[in-house]
Amino acid sequence: MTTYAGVSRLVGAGAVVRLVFAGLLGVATELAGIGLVGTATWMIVRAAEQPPLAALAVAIAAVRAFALFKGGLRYAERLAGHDAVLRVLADLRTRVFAALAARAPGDRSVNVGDKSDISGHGNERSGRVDLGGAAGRSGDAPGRVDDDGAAGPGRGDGGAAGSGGDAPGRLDGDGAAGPGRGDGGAAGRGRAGGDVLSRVVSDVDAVQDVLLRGVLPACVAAVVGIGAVAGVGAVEPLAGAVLAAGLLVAGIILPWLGHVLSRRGSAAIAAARGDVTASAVDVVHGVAELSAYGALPRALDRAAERGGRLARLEARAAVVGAVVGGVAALVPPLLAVGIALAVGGSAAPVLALIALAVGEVVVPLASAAVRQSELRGALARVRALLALHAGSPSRVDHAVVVPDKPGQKGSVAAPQLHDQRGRWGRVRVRVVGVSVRYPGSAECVLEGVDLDIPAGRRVAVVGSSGAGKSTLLDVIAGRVEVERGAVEGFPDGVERWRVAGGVFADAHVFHATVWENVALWRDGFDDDAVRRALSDAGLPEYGDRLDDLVGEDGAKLSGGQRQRLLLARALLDAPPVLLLDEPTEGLDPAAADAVLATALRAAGDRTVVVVTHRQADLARFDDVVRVEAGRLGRG
Ligand SMILES: Nc1ncnc2c1ncn2[C@@H]1O[C@H](COP(=O)(O)OP(=O)(O)OP(=O)(O)O)[C@@H](O)[C@H]1O
Repeated sequence: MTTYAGVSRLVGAGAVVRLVFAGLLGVATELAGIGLVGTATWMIVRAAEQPPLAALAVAIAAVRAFALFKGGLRYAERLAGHDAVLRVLADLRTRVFAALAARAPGDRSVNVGDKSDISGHGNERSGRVDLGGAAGRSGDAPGRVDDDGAAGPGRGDGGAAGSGGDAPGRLDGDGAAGPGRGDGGAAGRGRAGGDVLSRVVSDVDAVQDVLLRGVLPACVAAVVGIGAVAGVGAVEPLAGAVLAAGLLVAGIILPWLGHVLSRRGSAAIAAARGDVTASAVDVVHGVAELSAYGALPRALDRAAERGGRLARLEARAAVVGAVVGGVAALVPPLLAVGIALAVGGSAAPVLALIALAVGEVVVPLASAAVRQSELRGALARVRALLALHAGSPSRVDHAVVVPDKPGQKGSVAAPQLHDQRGRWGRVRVRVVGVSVRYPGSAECVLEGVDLDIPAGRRVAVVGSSGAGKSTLLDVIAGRVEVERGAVEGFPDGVERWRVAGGVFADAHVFHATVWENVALWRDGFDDDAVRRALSDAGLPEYGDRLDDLVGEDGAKLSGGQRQRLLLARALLDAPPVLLLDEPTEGLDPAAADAVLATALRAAGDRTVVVVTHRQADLARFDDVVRVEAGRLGRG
């Protein structure tokens, strides 16, 4: 099978010798077991004829010997098998580590956690490796399916989507392609990679499973089966033929059936597992950000939906495994009965029980084949990763890295904000006698702060580092608990995040696409809205790169691009009180001027509070507030 052909490329010559040795021990173990069953059965049958004890002496000794050998050989086989496989794993881990180390972090064009760069097996030609399971960029073209994948339309529902380079909706390796953006298993455009490290680790560990539960048992079963058919056939040709037929069903047809039935499901499971991990990472890393934008319930729903989908797929796969394994388990007893009926005389029980014992060697292959389908994708990804390192063509089809071109002065279209959250009208914010003390801190970070910000006013907050500026924004947004005082002016019965929000100091960039990072899975935004927000934030060049993955916490973006992406998120649906913590951080002065001007223009008549360290910004504000040592003064 291709799985086993694939694994040979991961195993060195030394390991092959050890594996063959383990396999031979396995064959010897099974033969000892079959010998034990055959001899014991013969002895029982013969004993029924009440022969002299001497006639059974050899058989008695043989039974003892087979029993002892079987136990000892089983132990030696496990030892040799695990030793060989663990050595393979150790070597593989070193090679995978070397492959990863050769790429990261210097090579920003290849990111192991990123489907856009790295896609799956069958794609080594282009040097792409998919470590995530699902691939397929949203697009309108129907997806292409490689041999073990499932594809759906570019846009639709169900399935998992990713981001590919050259073929929309395309599926590589063990991925399932579905919609670019939809309400099924996939989350919007492209997908995050989830916890890539854990996937690399589990992909490499899959080799252990393939060798110990797939390759070795299959080889042992083949040798034992052929040997048993030859041996039984030599004694009784009809029994040999029945045994051969039974072994064909249990050892080849049912495993093949299990593989075929589970192949599609395995691909979907791998994709769904990647989705679940991605959701977990998103929610854990981005909980503050999701809460600030009211996107947490959606993100949790999405995670739950993905979890449910994975559970359903796994349940289905378990049913396939159980049915195939159950049918296979019927083969040995049926074989025994068949041989007993086909063969007469005293040889019948011996041959029947030998067939039973041989059948037991083959039975596990059917369930193993179901599991091997899942592992196949993992092997493909490891192989492709190693191929990259080995100097195979490593052209990156879909690098997100772009030069930082922050200067968009004058090129930005007239700003125009969505007004979904602006329906509460203009808001006057009054911070009244607020003191904040962080848990475990002796000192208050803000002490008796009063600040009145009339509706539509633009206020700059300045002060030295650590003075409490970000904390002041958090107070207004309701993100920190105040020890004393209150923040007034917000409409009753409305969550604070709907009225006051923006870019905070701890803003998180999700390992997702540009589109997802701006829209944050909120409803009601189309591509044009996202493009407008990007443009307002000084990032218009990303308007036609909405599907680009930005890397872990925006690793593929420059500091300035990252900040503007966060600004775009805030501007997409700006609340009546727009809070921006150093929105132009990381930009050169000219670009910072342009971005701030555009953002303020985009804010319209909203109340705006901006934390800044830039003296040059201050002229753009109605008021300047200075925070020093937790107290407020005029700037
Ligand atoms: N979550 C927290 N827990 C404990 N202490 C915190 C926390 N967040 C901030 N602080 C402390 O509160 C003080 C004010 O932090 P804050 O981030 O508000 O300052 P800042 O003026 O925005 O600084 P900067 O200009 O460097 O961003 C600092 O001493 C900081 O260490």
